Amino acid sequence: MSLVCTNITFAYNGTRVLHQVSLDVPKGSFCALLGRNGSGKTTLLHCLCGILHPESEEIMVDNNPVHLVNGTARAKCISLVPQESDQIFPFTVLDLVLMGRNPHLSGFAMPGAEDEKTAWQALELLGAAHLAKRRVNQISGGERQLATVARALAQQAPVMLLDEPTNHLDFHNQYHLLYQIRKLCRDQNLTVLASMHNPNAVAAVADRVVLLEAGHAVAQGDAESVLTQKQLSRLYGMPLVESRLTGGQKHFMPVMEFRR
Ligand SMILES: Nc1ncnc2c1ncn2[C@@H]1O[C@H](COP(=O)(O)OP(=O)(O)OP(=O)(O)O)[C@@H](O)[C@H]1O
Repeated sequence: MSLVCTNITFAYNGTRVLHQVSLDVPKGSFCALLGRNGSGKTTLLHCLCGILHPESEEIMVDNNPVHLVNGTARAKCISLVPQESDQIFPFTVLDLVLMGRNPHLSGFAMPGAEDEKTAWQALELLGAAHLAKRRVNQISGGERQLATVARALAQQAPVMLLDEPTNHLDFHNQYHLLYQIRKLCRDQNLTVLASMHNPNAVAAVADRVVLLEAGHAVAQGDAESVLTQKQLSRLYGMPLVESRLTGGQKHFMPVMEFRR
């Protein structure tokens, strides 16, 4: 399902941090959201999934107005991987991932065998099944990140929002996670909007890119045309060089003199 939002405006205590942000993520595409610290990426993702309530908004998932619904109905359409783990109780990893199934359970029903199967599949996809019986307060930051992503996968919403999903992950797991998510876009039409900080990882996986500058969406479109030396140098306020790797993928490096 596609994700389209129009004119999202949001203020914290009267200070506007999002200014009429509109974006369009086609069904089955991986869209990266890039911007400097404090540019409004998390705020935008929280507006889209209903944690925050903008002054004005129109959010459509496959032409359905999800800004008019909250709670379970919204969670069936949109999942979120938060920037930091939001879990403070010592659940097992499997219990945490099973929480992703809550929107699909009626009343006080407990997860059943099918829910367990879905949770295990999510963990296996991320190479994290070995963590299932461990407690979330007794595993590493990266392991907890994998569990949090698995919970969102188990939610099986057609649109997934990820807030810096590679936080805490080692080099292998960063790319394994991103490639698995991109594969879900291709194979299962998952629609993804992910805030990311590394333009080279974005170049490796994203179909589309949105650049956010001080709460304004200043550029968006297909990754090839938006990810350019000129745009990124302006966004990050530093000189960059752009090159191509053997496979044709773009690669960016800062031009900086570091003191040794
Ligand atoms: N709870 C809050 N109350 C007041 N201001 C906030 C709050 N949360 C964020 N802000 C401010 O809103 C702006 C956008 O913050 P946001 O967290 O959305 O940025 P971000 O792009 O996700 O940043 P980062 O890359 O550092 O995670 C910033 O100026 C930030 O200081």
